[in-house]
Amino acid sequence: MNPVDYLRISLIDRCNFRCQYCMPEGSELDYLLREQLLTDEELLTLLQEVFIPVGFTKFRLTGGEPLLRPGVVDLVSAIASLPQTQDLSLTTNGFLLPKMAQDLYDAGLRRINISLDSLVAETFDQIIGNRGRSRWQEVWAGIQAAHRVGFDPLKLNVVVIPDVNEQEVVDLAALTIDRQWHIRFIEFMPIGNADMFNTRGWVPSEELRQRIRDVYGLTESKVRGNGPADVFQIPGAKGTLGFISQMSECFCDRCNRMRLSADGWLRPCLLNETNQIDLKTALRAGIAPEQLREQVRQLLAIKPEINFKQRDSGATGAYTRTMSQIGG
Ligand SMILES: Nc1nc2c(ncn2[C@@H]2O[C@H](COP(=O)(O)OP(=O)(O)OP(=O)(O)O)[C@@H](O)[C@H]2O)c(=O)[nH]1
Ligand SMILES: C[S@@+](CC[C@H](N)C(=O)[O-])C[C@H]1O[C@@H](n2cnc3c(N)ncnc32)[C@H](O)[C@@H]1O
Ligand code: SF4
Ligand code: SF4
Repeated sequence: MNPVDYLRISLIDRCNFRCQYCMPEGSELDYLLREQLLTDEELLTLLQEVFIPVGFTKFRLTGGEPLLRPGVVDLVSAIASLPQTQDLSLTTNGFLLPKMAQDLYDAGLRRINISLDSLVAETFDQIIGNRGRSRWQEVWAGIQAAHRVGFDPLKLNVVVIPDVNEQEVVDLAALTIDRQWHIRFIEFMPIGNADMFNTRGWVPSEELRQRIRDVYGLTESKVRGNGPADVFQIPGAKGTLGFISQMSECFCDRCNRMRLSADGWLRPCLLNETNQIDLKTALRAGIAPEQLREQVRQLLAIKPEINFKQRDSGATGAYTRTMSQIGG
């Protein structure tokens, strides 16, 4: 069985973007109130007294948009300085990076994944719901800032949407030729906007690989990630191409992760909502860390049974929490 040592931590459920596939404009979300969020202190207690003792050593901060969390730089610093933290990373839409990249790096963050669905400002703005103001330039500047500051690896996430940005896949892949960036193409999953999924669906990764192969050639990379991406490379390129193919392929047999929501629910699988544990309520009720550790250990033991197994039917499309609430 794969060791489960990677925790994705959602810091906040709010976001300054409204990506069509995640939290489309007009979708009525009930945001968490501030008192419902785990405080920094509670989060650090859970990490030190529950998650680290049961074997978690890799942490990813996500959201919503994690850079909107008040005090995020101090929180990064606190998690980075825990002696047991082997890997700390963050997934962001990049909008606030021009201002924050240096502080995050100085706080101890070394690895960052930034979402960039298009190289064309109009397409990008259409996908992220620009509310009358283009955001592409700021995000591009955020990527440059992250590069300049020294984040390595620097990964760019592209959710591929048929007829919207799929025609840009070869251009996006070409970014890796002379930059040491890692572009990952993600198959759209039906959490967040199931309606859009029904009408547009996803493009199988192998089809995207063939398009890139036809133009540049493609080899399977020697670099193996510790996540869901299958890694390839344009021959001679500095960076790599990752394919996250939840809909057409299946990587659940190598699943190494669980998720903690901003309000303290531990979720053993992204695509299966069963067996979640409310750690925040337990912590606030004064339940001893030893008991919480025992609950998490039990969940780890049954995780292989919970892991998503309906690959033939795809995801169910009926989820009570959206991607922005889970953290992806
Ligand atoms: N189905 C599924 N999708 C995942 C899982 N982990 C991440 N993803 C998806 O992969 C995409 C990119 O996620 P990131 O936040 O960049 O994290 P990652 O690819 O796991 O990160 P690395 O640690 O850098 O490999 C998002 O759309 C996630 O929803 C997973 O365990 N299962
Ligand atoms: C939920 S976001 C949170 C972090 C940050 N706001 C961002 O966009 O990078 C994490 C990742 O999930 C991806 N994502 C969101 N909704 C998705 C969906 N329905 N299918 C596949 N990926 C999705 C995003 O593109 C992003 O790479
Ligand atoms: S994908 Fe990220 S940036 Fe886009 S709406 Fe969801 S949380 Fe916000
Ligand atoms: S769908 Fe569930 S089991 Fe499969 S990789 Fe994602 S979190 Fe793990």
